[in-house]
Amino acid sequence: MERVCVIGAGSSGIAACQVLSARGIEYDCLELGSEVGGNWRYQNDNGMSSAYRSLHINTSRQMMEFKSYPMPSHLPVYPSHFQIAEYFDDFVKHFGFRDRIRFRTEVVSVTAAPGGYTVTSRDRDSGEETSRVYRSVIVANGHHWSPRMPEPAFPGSFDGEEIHAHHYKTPEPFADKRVLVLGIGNSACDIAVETSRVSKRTFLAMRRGAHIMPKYLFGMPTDHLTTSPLARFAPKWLQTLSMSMMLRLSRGKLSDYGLPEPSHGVFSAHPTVSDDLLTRLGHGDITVKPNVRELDGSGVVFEDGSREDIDVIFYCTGYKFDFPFLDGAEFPAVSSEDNEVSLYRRVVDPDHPGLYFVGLIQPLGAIMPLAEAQAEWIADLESGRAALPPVPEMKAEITSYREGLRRRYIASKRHTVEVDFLHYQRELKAERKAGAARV
Ligand SMILES: NC(=O)C1=CN([C@@H]2O[C@H](COP(=O)(O)OP(=O)(O)OC[C@H]3O[C@@H](n4cnc5c(N)ncnc54)[C@H](OP(=O)(O)O)[C@@H]3O)[C@@H](O)[C@H]2O)C=CC1
Repeated sequence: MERVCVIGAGSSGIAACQVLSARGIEYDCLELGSEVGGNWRYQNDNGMSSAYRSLHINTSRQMMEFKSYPMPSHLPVYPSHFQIAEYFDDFVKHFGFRDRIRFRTEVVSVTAAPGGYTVTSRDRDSGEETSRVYRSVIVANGHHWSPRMPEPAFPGSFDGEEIHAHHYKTPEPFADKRVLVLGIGNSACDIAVETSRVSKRTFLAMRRGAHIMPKYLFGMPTDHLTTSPLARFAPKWLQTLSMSMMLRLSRGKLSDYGLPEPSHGVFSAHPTVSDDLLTRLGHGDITVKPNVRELDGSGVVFEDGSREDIDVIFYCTGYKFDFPFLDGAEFPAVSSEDNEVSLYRRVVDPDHPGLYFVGLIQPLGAIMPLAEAQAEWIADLESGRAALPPVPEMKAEITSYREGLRRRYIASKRHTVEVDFLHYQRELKAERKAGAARV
């Protein structure tokens, strides 16, 4: 019973496997699909990838690469999902732990057991169930795969097709259709841009405005600016002011493109990154609408009272955090319907020693190197190099993190696990140091 179980072999799961391997900690990794890569494996046969055919990451290669294995320099600054999946394959091959991953294995339950956790899994091919007790469990099953539809549902009924962004793959099936895309996150912008090239009309409806960030500013990948020395040392208000000014200088006012001006600051919402949206709006190929008021048979009525005939609605309304193998009553820390999470430093469930979550964060930046840093801390804890603070202290940290979120971000189910890339890296480093001093 000295092993750790890693659930999922997506980007966070393989980051954890690599660190455990390097630190000599025995583990098994269980993966539902036939390949590594999770969300970044297009048409992943685990059914959990939300990648569409044209997807490119919206953080730069230098921001997303694992620190232990830089991305090859021949890759573009913003690689495609094909290139990212290949990079993950190479990562696993390079560190030689593919044989530690049990593919096509579904975790059906994790329950507390004396000294650890019983993990029950099912072989997808034989249907055979196996239970094994592990000392610790690292959950890395991703948080962008379980579709969240509008809540409450819009009144009325709709005769056309309703599709969540998770299921969108290519624009061709929507040629000559009247398409409505709902939301103003990254999925909504990408899907509206794509469908607008083939559709009869594309409408983009949103309940609030968003700051649209370009992929490049002044010839530099935008996230190189957000990790620049200014971002490292300047207070948040100064970063906000300078980014707002740079956006204003480079692309003018959003209302000039027909978008609502956001009423929140530029770092008060998860960034929406799109180079194409403003151009498509300028071409008149996307029409902006306010939120949906009601579904109306062959069309939709919007909050401004206008009505449009619509054939297809894309709900780009985000994702639910979903751990189908954890019973909500036993693990309330991650079982809120509203994506609220109660984890010490976004990783540790204070009430369940040895239960960790990797990659359950939404950075201004990329998850991968942060998942790697989280795994290093977990490895410290597992190898006895570091210890956790007392439970009340962990709970106080969770409360203060939540208060910080409430102060900074607009209230939305998409803003419950936000972290600043640099700040969170520093936080984990400090925690590892403090943890070592507690031993
Ligand atoms: N190229 C890339 O790297 C891509 C990355 N992503 C990432 O995937 C994650 C998920 O993105 P995405 O799928 O866009 O989801 P998000 O959760 O980021 O965005 C959801 C959008 O839907 C809106 N919304 C939710 N409920 C309603 C409702 N009832 N009525 C109207 N609007 C509603 C939200 O508004 P509100 O803010 O008001 O809640 C928000 O605009 C993000 O981390 C994103 O960055 C996604 C696509 C591409």
